Amino acid sequence: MKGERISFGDRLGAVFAAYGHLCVGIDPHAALLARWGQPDSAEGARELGLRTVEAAAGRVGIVKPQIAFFERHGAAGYAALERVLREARDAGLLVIADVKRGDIGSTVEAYGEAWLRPGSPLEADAMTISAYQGLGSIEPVMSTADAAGKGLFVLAATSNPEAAAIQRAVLQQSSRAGSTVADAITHGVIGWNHGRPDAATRALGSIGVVFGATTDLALAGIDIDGEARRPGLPVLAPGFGHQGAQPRELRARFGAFAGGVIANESRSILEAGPDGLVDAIARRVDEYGAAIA
Ligand SMILES: O=c1ccn([C@@H]2O[C@H](COP(=O)(O)O)[C@@H](O)[C@H]2O)c(=O)[nH]1
Repeated sequence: MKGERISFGDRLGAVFAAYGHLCVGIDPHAALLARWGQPDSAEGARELGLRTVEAAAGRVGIVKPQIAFFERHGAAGYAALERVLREARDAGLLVIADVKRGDIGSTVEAYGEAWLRPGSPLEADAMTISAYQGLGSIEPVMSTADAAGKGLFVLAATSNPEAAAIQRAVLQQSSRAGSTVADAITHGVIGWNHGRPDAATRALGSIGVVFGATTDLALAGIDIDGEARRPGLPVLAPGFGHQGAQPRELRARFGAFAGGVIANESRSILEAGPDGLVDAIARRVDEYGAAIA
């Protein structure tokens, strides 16, 4: 239909079909910049970002810049990031801005404008977001993101071990009393995707969650053996590679959610340096292809 936007979920599905489930993280750590022969500066971060985009384009479908590693260089870091985001999107990559924002609703809307508004200097295809102030606080952004063909990934069961104490805590009140925080967030997102008027026609929703690949999802209260419902849930899964999870474990770790998993690796790929990057990416693409087949 004229003027109709393709949903983020549909775009993600197309990327999975064309390139598989690997997402290359763009995390210009100081140690990696040294390894790449780049200065620990905004220029170095930009060069690492641009070379990674070049190597990723046509080989994988998704990149995830970690905004903290650009932000630490101040305004120049943001200028470098704008360039990397633009080049990545121009190269046809789906870009997930790992910003982990969250606040009261009216402020969250401003974050949505910064990272997801078409034409914004920092425009990405999706962003990570925190629901610590309540899922209701991010609902306005869910709607504007979906309407603009953009996506969100809500932190649910993250890969860092310290998260367990909060994310596995059991709710005392609310419609999901007795559920863990991680499960309540996950079901809130699933429910939101199901509530879209065109939900039945979508293979994947536009709002997803973050599940760490190193996380025991059962201990986090999440049932990975449940029946997969339409639309499927996009799952951003960091924790593969450097943090220890292996591609061959993907199905066992994510069960019924496996079809929606975006497997992120940052350091384990970037460590190959500029000369080894293409080979490192190609090797991982094969490994995830075999894991998901
Ligand atoms: O639960 C989470 C959420 C986000 N991350 C981010 O993903 C990458 C992981 O980097 P690796 O080098 O592959 O370990 C990084 O940007 C994190 O901030 C996460 O690790 N866990």
